[in-house]
Amino acid sequence: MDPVQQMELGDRLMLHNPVRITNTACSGTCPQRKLDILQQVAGIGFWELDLKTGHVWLDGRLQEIYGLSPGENNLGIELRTWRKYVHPEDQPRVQQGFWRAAELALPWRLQFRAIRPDQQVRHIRSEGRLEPIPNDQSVYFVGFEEDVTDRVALEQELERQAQQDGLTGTYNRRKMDNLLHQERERAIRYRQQLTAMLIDADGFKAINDNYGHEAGDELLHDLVHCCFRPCLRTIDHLGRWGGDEFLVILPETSEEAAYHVAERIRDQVETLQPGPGAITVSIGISAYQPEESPRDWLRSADFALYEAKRGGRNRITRYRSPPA
Ligand SMILES: Nc1nc2c(ncn2[C@@H]2O[C@H](COP(=O)(O)OP(=O)(O)OP(=O)(O)O)[C@@H](O)[C@H]2O)c(=O)[nH]1
Repeated sequence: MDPVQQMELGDRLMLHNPVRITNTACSGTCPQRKLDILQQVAGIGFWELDLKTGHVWLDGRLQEIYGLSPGENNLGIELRTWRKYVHPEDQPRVQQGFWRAAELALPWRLQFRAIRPDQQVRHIRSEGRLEPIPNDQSVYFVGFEEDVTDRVALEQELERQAQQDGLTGTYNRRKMDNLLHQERERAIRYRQQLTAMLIDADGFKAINDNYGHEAGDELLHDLVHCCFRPCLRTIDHLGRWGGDEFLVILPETSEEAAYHVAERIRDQVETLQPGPGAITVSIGISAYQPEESPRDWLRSADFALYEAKRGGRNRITRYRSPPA
């Protein structure tokens, strides 16, 4: 665009723009207008808290984010009324963060969930700082807030995908590896029993060879959703360890209790009919032993699985350490 065209475009836009800026102290757009534009484009709203009276003011954008009707907060609300909008699980963190920032005159920076009057939960990023007003006895906390609900949802979805096996929807190997470490730490700390189970489909290669890879995929999916999941509690972790092998971590579970779960799974798999053939699974069980590393613990489960295969398949074997 040449300079003449640019000026013409500028003139045309000015004719359509009802806000004509005449402040001679400004070059082009005045600071207030720039601020308004910034606020609209970024979707942020401003708040102000009078620390002396405990009154909070939310601007129009924030009233919208909090689901208040327009003008509802024009006169300000009590700090404790605002707190009612904060999700109960986030309240201790918000309260602690707030008093810390106020007492130590630190910048306030926090993300929390707000529950709107219509019960919608919004994720809010809030930032602010103390702002003494000259010639005024009050001290204000002033800041802005942004509705980051969509961003949080996207991050959660990406995280879910990063830890999931695409075919079966179970956790992937990396996530299970983390869980092995986490659950081991927890079991040690709270002196709880913990058991791992490796489940491997028997003769799965033949299923692929005879009925095709797609049928094999479908079978893996059905094993998970029709046989494994229904036999597990919500606190158990199920993941695809590789190929046709699955790992289950059973927190707060003895070897004996895990054996019963394995029996239910094995029975359930026998009822599944993939095409004209039948499928079975072999299962190796290993109870976590104090001082054992996650690697050794899993190696024991793998050894038990190997024994189950060697013993003729379609069976469950518990790990027994070799006599010293
Ligand atoms: N359809 C399908 N097949 C897979 C997938 N991942 C691995 N496999 C196949 O699973 C089969 C596993 O074969 P093996 O390890 O020999 O095990 P098996 O035939 O079940 O034999 P046993 O375990 O000894 O009873 C291989 O043919 C792999 O190609 C997958 O995502 N989809």
